[in-house]
Amino acid sequence: MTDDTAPSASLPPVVPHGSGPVSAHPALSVEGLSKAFGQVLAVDSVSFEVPSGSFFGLVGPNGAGKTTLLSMATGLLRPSAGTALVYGKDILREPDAAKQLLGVMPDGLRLFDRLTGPELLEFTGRLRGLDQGTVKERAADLLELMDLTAEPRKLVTDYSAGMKKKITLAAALIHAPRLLVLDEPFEAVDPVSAANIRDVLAHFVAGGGTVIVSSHVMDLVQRMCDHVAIVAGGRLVASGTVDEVRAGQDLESRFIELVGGRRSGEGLAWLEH
Ligand SMILES: Nc1ncnc2c1ncn2[C@@H]1O[C@H](COP(=O)(O)OP(=O)(O)OP(=O)(O)O)[C@@H](O)[C@H]1O
Repeated sequence: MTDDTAPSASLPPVVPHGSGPVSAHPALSVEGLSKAFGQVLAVDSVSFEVPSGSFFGLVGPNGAGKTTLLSMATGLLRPSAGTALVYGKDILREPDAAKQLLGVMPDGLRLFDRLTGPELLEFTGRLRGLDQGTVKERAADLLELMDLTAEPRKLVTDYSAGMKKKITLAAALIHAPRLLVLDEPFEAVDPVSAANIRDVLAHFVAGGGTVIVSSHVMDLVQRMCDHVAIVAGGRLVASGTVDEVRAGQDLESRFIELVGGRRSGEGLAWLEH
């Protein structure tokens, strides 16, 4: 991890639930995970482990199966085959225990968006079983951190795309989960908010939590993450520490080498003037 992702001293205490001795289990263990949509095999027998305490990047081209994989790993989508364990708890067989340890920011936001930001956080916190005082305190910290305090009466449905991203991340953090799974957390987020989010994630990992992010931004993954998995065409192409996977190259070059798909040539003749 580099200096620009180091935890900032002024962050609120969003530390993981149950942090303490490192768990004997990986934060996430997926085994033979597959998903077919009709004839399309979106995820094809993928197995990997996310070590407890790691900052893990999941990368792959458009349509590679990242969202499908993360949806199955977090219990949002039933796999065609395979298992996903969160700190040893099977997401399908022990969903309550697994989901208590899990905070998720899914792709394709499904929010209770007729609530204001503070109401949404309060609602989420109460659903997670937190008492009123704790919810209010954490909601205030999170709204401040995400720079969402200016319009407290605005409904989430009227938020911009980046604001929706940030309130969803705040909702995923409010119960101080131990594993945070974020699908494209920086998409549509302004640079200052992105830097704040990077800080809070680094702080979360430093406090004993584990973060999984999917992203298309290789430079960000290389700077921010210590482990990475590459998927393409529904299959796992590589996984390990960032240094192992990039094998002496920058991650973007290695990604293109492993995944392919670069078009040679001079472009579209009809676009020339
Ligand atoms: N509900 C669905 N029904 C049918 N096909 C689906 C469904 N969801 C995903 N797919 C297909 O599964 C494949 C993987 O999609 P997925 O959204 O998981 O990819 P991704 O890696 O997250 O892509 P992107 O980077 O573009 O977000 C694609 O071929 C997609 O069209």
